[in-house]
Amino acid sequence: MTNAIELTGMKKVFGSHTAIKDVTLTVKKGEIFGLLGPSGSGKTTTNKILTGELSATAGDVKVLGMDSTKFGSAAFKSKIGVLSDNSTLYDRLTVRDNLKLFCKLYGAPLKQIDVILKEVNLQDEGSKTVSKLSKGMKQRVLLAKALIHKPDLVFLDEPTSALDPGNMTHIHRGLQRLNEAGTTIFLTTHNMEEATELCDRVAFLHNGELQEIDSPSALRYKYSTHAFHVETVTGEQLVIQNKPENAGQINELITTNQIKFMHSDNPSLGQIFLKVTGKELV
Ligand SMILES: Nc1ncnc2c1ncn2[C@@H]1O[C@H](COP(=O)(O)OP(=O)(O)OP(=O)(O)O)[C@@H](O)[C@H]1O
Repeated sequence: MTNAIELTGMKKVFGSHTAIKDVTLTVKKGEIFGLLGPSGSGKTTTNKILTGELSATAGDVKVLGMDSTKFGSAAFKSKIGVLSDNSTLYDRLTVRDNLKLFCKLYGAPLKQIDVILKEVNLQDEGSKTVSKLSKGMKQRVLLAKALIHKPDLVFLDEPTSALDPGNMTHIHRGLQRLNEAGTTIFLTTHNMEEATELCDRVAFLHNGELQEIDSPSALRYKYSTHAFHVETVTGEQLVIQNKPENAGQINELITTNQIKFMHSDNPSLGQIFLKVTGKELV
């Protein structure tokens, strides 16, 4: 099995509202895959279908080679980790006691607790009661809970939304290490910088439909105008296409010291999303 997730024609209807229209998607084992979309686009619904919390109205859904009838099984649950808006902790217990319970639930060794607390930058907070933690700390305990049993595939719904920049960077490094060790990561986010930095491939979800699927770099290249933007020392603004016939003009600007600033057109994923869907990614 080389694919972690295989979706064919996945659809989800809530009453008269179709939240997911017709999603066909493959996530390879070992990928960090980002599902990007604004609020209400269907990210959480997709996550819930893939983790067995909701069932699809139509289509084929396969996760780790199992179809959705197996999503309630212990075998499935032991192989996936989930951080979602429904993830909870025992507020009156300490961080460590919470993680002990999840170790028991998943049959993970207790020595994993110290390893995972370090990964989420909570090595000094293990004896704190969860109710006394900040929002960002709670989010990191939830992440530790999702990862404690070393799952093959983790679903992370907005994993860093409550984190300060320092902890966000720490978690990003941790997720990259986890991925290098073989874990597939399915990330839903509307944080474009996060997606650009972490994801091997991203998909744009808009009104329950996928619009683009590719690597951040390929998408940025596809939607680039392939031009250099130059501001000269005299304040002139030039736009020069990246073409062999313009090499002489660029060379002349460089050799005569006329360039104050020069950058290539390199659209962000947020700008591309706006171009593709006409909607801001917020
Ligand atoms: N249980 C439900 N009953 C009815 N409608 C729902 C239900 N869950 C989600 N929806 C609708 O489905 C659409 C997609 O919602 P979803 O929560 O998947 O979006 P999202 O992309 O995760 O948004 P956000 O970033 O705000 O969490 C929305 O229009 C939402 O109102």
